[in-house]
Amino acid sequence: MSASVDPDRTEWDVIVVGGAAAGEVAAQYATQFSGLSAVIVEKELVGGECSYWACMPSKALLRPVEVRANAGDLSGLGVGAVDAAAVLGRRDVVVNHLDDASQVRWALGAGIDVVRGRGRLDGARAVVVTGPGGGERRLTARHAVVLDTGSTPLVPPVPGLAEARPWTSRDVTNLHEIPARVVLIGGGVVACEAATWLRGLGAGEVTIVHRGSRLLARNEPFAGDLVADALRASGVDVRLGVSAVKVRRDRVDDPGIGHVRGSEVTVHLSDGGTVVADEVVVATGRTPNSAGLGLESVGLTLGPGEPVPVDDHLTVPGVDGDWLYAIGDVTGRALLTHMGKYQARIAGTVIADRAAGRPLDDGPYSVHTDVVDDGRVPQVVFTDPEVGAVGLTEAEARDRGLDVEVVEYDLAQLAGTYVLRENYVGRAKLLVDRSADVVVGATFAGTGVAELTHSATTAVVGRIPVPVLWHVVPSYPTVSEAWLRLLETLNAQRNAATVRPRRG
Ligand SMILES: Cc1cc2nc3c(=O)[nH]c(=O)nc-3n(C[C@H](O)[C@H](O)[C@H](O)COP(=O)(O)OP(=O)(O)OC[C@H]3O[C@@H](n4cnc5c(N)ncnc54)[C@H](O)[C@@H]3O)c2cc1C
Ligand SMILES: NC(=O)c1ccc[n+]([C@@H]2O[C@H](COP(=O)([O-])OP(=O)(O)OC[C@H]3O[C@@H](n4cnc5c(N)ncnc54)[C@H](O)[C@@H]3O)[C@@H](O)[C@H]2O)c1
Repeated sequence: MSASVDPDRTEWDVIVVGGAAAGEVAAQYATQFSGLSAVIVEKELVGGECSYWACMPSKALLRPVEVRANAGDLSGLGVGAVDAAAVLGRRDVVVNHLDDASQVRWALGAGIDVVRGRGRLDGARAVVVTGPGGGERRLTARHAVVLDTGSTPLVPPVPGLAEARPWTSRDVTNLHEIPARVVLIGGGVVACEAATWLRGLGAGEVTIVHRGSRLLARNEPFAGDLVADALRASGVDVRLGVSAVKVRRDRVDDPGIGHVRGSEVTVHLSDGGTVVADEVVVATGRTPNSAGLGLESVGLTLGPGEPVPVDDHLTVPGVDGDWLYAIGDVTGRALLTHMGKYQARIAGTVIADRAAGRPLDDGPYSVHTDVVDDGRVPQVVFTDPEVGAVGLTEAEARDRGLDVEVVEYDLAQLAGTYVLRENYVGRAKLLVDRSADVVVGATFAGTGVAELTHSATTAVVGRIPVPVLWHVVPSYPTVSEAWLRLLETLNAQRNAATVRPRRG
């Protein structure tokens, strides 16, 4: 759909380059109560990576696999095979068949204009847009330009890998056929989630090749271990501590996104082994889309793949007049949709208030300041078991010099998990900063922990003291009882440290 916007208009109060969810939110927050005008410049689909090629399709693929695994672990439920074609069909509905009409309608309905094309800065408050037909149009902003250009999958320089035209996250989320044999390179979130749905949807041989010693290395070690155990139990070959050193594919085709791209692929490994598969998926992280944005026209020079730097008002430092902002993956802060949208709420509010000449609030929980990106970020990994985490890991806390008490609990001991599935496996870990007696990190792995993550986020961001958490009563029987058991374990640890042996 082409956005309906006056083709001769050249000036708005706010220009947002990149129309992903975060960009939409920034435009909304900048304009909704301020009377400011805004335009979104988008080169592909309004809604961005998350809506079409990342969060939404991946969760649409994972949910049936998860439900089936849960049902298979409960007496009384007959579980049939997954109908992969139906699951892919539902995924297509979830991604709106790669049509952004509804998102454009939302923007226009909110009074936000949309211009199709690739934007780049061209001096102070100016953006040149190269349209789909190649023509250029120069737009100017009275108050602010926001960069929300996201990130792109990184393909490491393994000989033969790029030439093999590997699948990236875009293919594996938008797959149209299930390759019989798949090898995934990488051991992070994309590799673990994608291996879960590929195997769950019927791929016969799924292999993860990961150079590190643990999956999900940004999380507490037990989380990656539990996910590796579960993937192996489901039939995934998880190879740790090995790297892909060479890739060979004799014939490369171009059948389109999500289709197998040619003849079989041989991945040669650092341990001398090989994996032969019908498709190879690269899941080795992402590069911020900061190149080609014209940053040099406003005096900024970035190295290749460097994120756009921002301060805690999401303003790009070193640009006169505080008019340039960046949000989302392009800042390199936290590559998560909810974090990009959080940053967008802050940037939009800062833009509106600066435009009105109002001073920024410098209080500890100011609407103008990002307080979460520094060590309080929540994330859910939708594997089976799920991993929900917020704040610091133990290693990160110790690196910061914090004196933390560590509490762990086996989630299988809870009444709430006993009724959830029959062979429940799960674990929780809490880190308590001893000096302030507040939780600074929490990690849960197990079925049903995704929704538990928000209570942990409340505790960590709100710095709720442990004595107050004692009065936050979890309902029985739910997975939230993890909180009570963790606090009881903490209490027992503290008493064990202070109690004197009874005299006989
Ligand atoms: C497989 C996968 C699953 C994921 N699952 C989750 C999840 O469950 N939860 C979660 O929180 N996060 C998830 N993520 C991460 C999430 O997708 C990203 O953090 C999020 O999409 C980043 O949003 P963004 O606003 O930074 O930009 P993006 O979504 O990357 O979008 C950037 C937009 O800018 C446009 N653009 C770029 N350059 C220009 C230009 N010069 N001019 C005009 N337009 C431009 C692009 O076309 C695009 O529409 C997942 C990622 C992947 C890969
Ligand atoms: N549920 C979610 O929230 C969700 C789901 C998917 C992706 N995401 C986000 O998307 C981003 C990208 O995910 P990802 O899994 O690609 O990245 P990641 O950073 O989670 O993992 C990258 C993996 O690739 C490995 N790697 C990096 N460079 C390599 C190289 N040169 N050779 C071999 N291995 C290499 C790393 O060791 C790591 O295991 C993440 O930051 C993640 O937060 C989030």
